[in-house]
Amino acid sequence: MAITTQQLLQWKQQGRSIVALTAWDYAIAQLLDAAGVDLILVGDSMAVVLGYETTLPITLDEIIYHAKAVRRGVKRALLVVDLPFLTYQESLQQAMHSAGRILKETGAQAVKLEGGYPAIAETIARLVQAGIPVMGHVGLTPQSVHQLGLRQQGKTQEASERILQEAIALEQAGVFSLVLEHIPADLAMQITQKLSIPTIGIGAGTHCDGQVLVTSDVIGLAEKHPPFAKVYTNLRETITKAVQDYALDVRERKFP
Ligand SMILES: Nc1nc(=O)c2c([nH]1)NC[C@@H]1CN(c3ccc(C(=O)N[C@@H](CCC(=O)O)C(=O)O)cc3)CN21
Ligand SMILES: CC(C)C(=O)C(=O)O
Ligand SMILES: [Mg+2]
Repeated sequence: MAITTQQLLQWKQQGRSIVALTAWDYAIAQLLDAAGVDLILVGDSMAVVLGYETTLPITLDEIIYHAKAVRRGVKRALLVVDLPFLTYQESLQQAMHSAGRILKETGAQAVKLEGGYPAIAETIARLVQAGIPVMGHVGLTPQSVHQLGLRQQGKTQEASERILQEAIALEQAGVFSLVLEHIPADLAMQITQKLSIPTIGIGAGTHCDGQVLVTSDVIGLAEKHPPFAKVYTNLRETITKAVQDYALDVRERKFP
């Protein structure tokens, strides 16, 4: 049975933690889905496996191309796609066009966009009214890297209050879930208790309704990873060893 946004809400109420990871192609998506991941995000963090320094260069066409490949690998998980930088901030019309293309062309169930009150919350309210499920994303918003850097957000009383107010405004705008990135654990706990919708944390402590990480960090494919990521296996080492063994075999005429 395919997972719905209503299912995630029910899991929050039942206290069942939501498992989310990112995917950028068919092979990875199929593995995650078969392993029982609940929510798969086609994140603009795919910039990592495409050799970009930040998420800013990812385009709408690029994320749609990758989301179509991911879609073919996903049977059970809820599929969410990031709206890339400057494909929704310009105007409501632009946001509607971009989100509409993602749902129509990829078969994803929802979009995610970064930011809070007031401009983004208004855009989100209109997308939701048009029938597009939206996931929010506050705290560290990597599309604003040139303003925020990559540091933890919400460290002062004032900043923490602002993020809480953004979270409340996004829930009122109709998001079905909210990503909390790189904020103090006690702020994430406060937001999680205050909201009826599920919070999905990344570098936001244990008290969120679920967790998300970037898959290339989890499997050790990225050259570097954020301090809050956990590297469960080192595929860089595994792949290097396999390729070196193959090269040796070919040069010594042991293979074929
Ligand atoms: N591979 C990968 N994993 C991610 O989780 C991720 C991306 N890429 N790209 C988009 C954003 C950027 N992220 C990051 C990346 C680095 C830090 C980091 O190193 N933070 C340091 C401070 C760095 C600084 O101030 O320059 C920290 O201690 O918080 C945090 C979040 C999270 N997202
Ligand atoms: C880290 C998650 C939330 C994300 O936005 C991404 O992978 O692009
Ligand atoms: Mg993203």
